[in-house]
Amino acid sequence: MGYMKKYIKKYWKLFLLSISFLIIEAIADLLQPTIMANMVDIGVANNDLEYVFKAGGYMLLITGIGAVGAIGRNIVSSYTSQCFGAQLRSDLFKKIQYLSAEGINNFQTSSLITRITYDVTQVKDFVHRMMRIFFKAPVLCIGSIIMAFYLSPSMSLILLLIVPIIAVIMGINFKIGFPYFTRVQLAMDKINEVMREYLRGVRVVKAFSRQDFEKDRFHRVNENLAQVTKKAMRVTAIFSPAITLTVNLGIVAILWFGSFLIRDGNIQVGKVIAFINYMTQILHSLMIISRIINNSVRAKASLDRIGEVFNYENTIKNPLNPKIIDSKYCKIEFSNVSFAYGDGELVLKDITFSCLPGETIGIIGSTGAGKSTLVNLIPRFFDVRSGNIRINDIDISQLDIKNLREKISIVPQKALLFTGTIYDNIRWGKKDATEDEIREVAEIAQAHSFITSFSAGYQTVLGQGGVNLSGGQKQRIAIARALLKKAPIMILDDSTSAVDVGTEASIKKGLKRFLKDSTVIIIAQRITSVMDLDKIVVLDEGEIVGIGNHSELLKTCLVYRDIYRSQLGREGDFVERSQLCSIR
Ligand SMILES: Nc1ncnc2c1ncn2[C@@H]1O[C@H](COP(=O)(O)OP(=O)(O)OP(=O)(O)O)[C@@H](O)[C@H]1O
Repeated sequence: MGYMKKYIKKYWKLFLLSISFLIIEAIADLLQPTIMANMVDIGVANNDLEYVFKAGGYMLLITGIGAVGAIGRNIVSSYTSQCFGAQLRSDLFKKIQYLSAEGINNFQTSSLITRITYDVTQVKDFVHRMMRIFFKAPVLCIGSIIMAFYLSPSMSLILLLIVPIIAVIMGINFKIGFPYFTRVQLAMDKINEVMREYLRGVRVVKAFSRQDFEKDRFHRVNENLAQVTKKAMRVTAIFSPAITLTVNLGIVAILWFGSFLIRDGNIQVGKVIAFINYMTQILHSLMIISRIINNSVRAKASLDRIGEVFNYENTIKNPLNPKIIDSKYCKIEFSNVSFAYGDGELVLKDITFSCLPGETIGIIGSTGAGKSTLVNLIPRFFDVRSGNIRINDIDISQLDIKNLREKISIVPQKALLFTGTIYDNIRWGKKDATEDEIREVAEIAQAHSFITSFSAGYQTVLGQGGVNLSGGQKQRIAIARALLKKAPIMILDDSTSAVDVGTEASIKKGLKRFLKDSTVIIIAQRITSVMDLDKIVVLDEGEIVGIGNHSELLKTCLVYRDIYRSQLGREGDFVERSQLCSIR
């Protein structure tokens, strides 16, 4: 919870202002029963109307002051908690942005969403309530005890018995409740996860008519959330009535004991009424305190979960004295690189190859061979386990991460588009790009013609994730965006898989011209996507089993020959190298 220091430092003055308003309000509440007791015992008992009016006037004045306190406390507490909530959310978002891919893997996307929405709201609401009522409760409780002692020290002995019993009940409540509310949050994560997966795969679910399966899956996690919430509520539900019962027993004891005192002339009726008023205020504030404890249990669980993200140490860090690449030519060298995700088995083993500026290199292999993993190591989304990757002879772990990533443009396997116009989606690659630049890259990516066929052209608005485009169209816009960056290293991760062979060849031809000095890596499943490249790396189960050009590999690499035969088969007889659009 150390991360809260920052917010305490920023908001403590407003917090104190709100608490000051709240104390004014509490003092007004505390004075009322004593004034009323005097009104009864002095004014009413002696038929002194003047005293009754005077005391009534005081009561009105104090109520007015209390109302001013309440208004002030409402305004300040709402303002402060909203500012605090917005800042906490924004800081958490920033932290999530800088989480390494490994960090995102560890937390899971759905859990991060719950933390930035539900958990932040819990904490913000807790702070709001704390300023609105939570602080008032202890002030009222302690104030009422003091006033009660002032009215009748002998009757106050009953309080000395009641208050510790209630303190113990509340302590047990906190201890038992905390683990239950942590479980509620975990169940909430599961709901988010299932919902996200369903919404992402809604078409697949419909195509396979798996609605019932998904309904069951949702029902299970929903039921689990309901169960754990019920359990948490059940456990904590015992405590509030237990406190009420204890306080009510105290009130009965006061009435009983008070009646003896009145009979013996040791106390007046007004004072007993005021004492019961204070007792009721104590009950009310203890009820609020028990609610505070329930709330604080949830808020603490949320605070801890937010804290886990803030405290997560990225394993991928900038070096102490980072080096910078300032050349527009980048030579990439992999030397004996091995890699595994987490504690899993090695998915890349002893990878050694290089790629020179101006060279285009293809990576091919069966699914799960490790192709995407291999290119994800270049921008340091993950760090190598052993071996090293060098760019222009500098180990990438020595490079400034921002500078390194600026040198790389990547088109991921799944084209990622944002809600907004096509123009904005392409311009995302370079925010100060001109219209001509955007049109040029769209032409190279073979996107210009289909964009202009839309009535709104480049201003066509895309739905979430580009739902109103075909798979191939999305890929071409993603390629245009990556081209706009004109980075020295360009990585295309199977990003033309939904584009036909002819269009793909035109894209590669334009790309080679546009990025003539760049080092280009093309991952592909289709052999036709790479067979005309300068160099092809063949991956199989995380190992390089062949490097060379198409004809060399056909002679030397069994895996490559198998891929060639299985994909082109008979067509291989007539798909000649000369027929494919050469990009050299
Ligand atoms: N984020 C991840 N966490 C854990 N394991 C992963 C992760 N991503 C990939 N893997 C595993 O690493 C191995 C290589 O995966 P990778 O995605 O690199 O293969 P690929 O050759 O690109 O496959 P494809 O052609 O199907 O995209 C697979 O066994 C996969 O299960």
